[in-house]
Amino acid sequence: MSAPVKIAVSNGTTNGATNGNTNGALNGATNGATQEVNGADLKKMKNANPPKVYIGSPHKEFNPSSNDSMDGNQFPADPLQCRIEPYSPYNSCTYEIVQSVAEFLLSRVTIRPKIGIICGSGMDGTTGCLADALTDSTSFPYETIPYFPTPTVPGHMGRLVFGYLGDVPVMCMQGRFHYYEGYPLWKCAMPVRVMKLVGVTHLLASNAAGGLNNNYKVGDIMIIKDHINLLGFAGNNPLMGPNDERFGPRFPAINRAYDYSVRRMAKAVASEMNINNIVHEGVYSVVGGPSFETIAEIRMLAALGVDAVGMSTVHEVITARHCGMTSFAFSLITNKSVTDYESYEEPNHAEVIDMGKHREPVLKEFIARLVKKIEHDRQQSK
Ligand SMILES: O=P(O)(O)O[C@@H]1C[C@H](O)[C@@H](CO)O1
Ligand code: HPA
Repeated sequence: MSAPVKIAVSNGTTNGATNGNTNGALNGATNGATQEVNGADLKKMKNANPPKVYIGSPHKEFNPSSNDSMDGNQFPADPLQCRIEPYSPYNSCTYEIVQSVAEFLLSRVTIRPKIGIICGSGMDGTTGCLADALTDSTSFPYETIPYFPTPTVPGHMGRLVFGYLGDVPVMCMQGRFHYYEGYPLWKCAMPVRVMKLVGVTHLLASNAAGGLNNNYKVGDIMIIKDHINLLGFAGNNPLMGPNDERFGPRFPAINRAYDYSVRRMAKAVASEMNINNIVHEGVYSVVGGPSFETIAEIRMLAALGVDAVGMSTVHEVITARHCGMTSFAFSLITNKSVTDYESYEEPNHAEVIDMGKHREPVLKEFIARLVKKIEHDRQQSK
């Protein structure tokens, strides 16, 4: 690994790009900062060239070299120069940095979403994915966003899309960050804090998962009602390190992580769509990955009451709850967890992606209807 290089980043002063939609969080000047960037990583990120696909209509892709910012907040011309030191186990992404990223985005889109969506493996791919359904959309490839991590997993597109799902404004992460990619959990979850400071109040996350519950079939949907944070048991949590109270308290409660009323709405959506037979509610457990689980591990998880196992979401939901966002998540059961020593079956990423693509139309409708209900509920409770 090459030695980290220090890059001085002067963010200058912001100039009113934000509005009252941001819980009053985005109203100050941002500080200059010196960040450490790993040279080898930078090179890799520069070489990453995400495939261009058509999304929504009309659609605009942010181009950092063009002059299309509305306020011109002061970042170096090359967004890759704004990266956070990659491997610190403790959060080195300050409130001010998150604030400056939110301002960067808000000054380049007119849309003010209250709902943020994270697409899981296979659900954020190249065609027919949820982001495709967004209209009046603007996308930001992750490597064009200052301080953003960049994804390394096949099946994860790697861009942030703002647009309308039906007539509801949303922002959508097409591709997420996993611990096994080498990112600390706080960094995997950093985009959730960006959503918060953009003004998002509701997080809706999806993931691909292995099914342990014998009643689940491949292709089923599991509304997550609770999680077992195995990484947390091992002393790893996205909130480790110094706590900034502007995000939330040192010791946040997490027992109501998966909002009861949104779960009820999701079940109502399943009834409307006549898919109750494939929709369940259960407990998700996160493992570190990238290796899938052994049979003994799966048996242990089943004994603990786990219905589905995956490698994401929990760090995002903890981060969202910490900063007061309402959160909801569901798993697409992409494979059955193997529990039998005689079995020749092996889970693999290709089947995970294929099942995500296969279920895309149903999931798209499920999410669109749920988003509409959340927005309606939000308007009613104003
Ligand atoms: O991002 P998610 O949790 O949907 O992705 C799952 C976990 C691994 O990234 C991958 C394994 O196939 O799918
Ligand atoms: N285990 C862990 N993560 C997963 C699985 C699995 O079986 N399937 C999809 N993501």
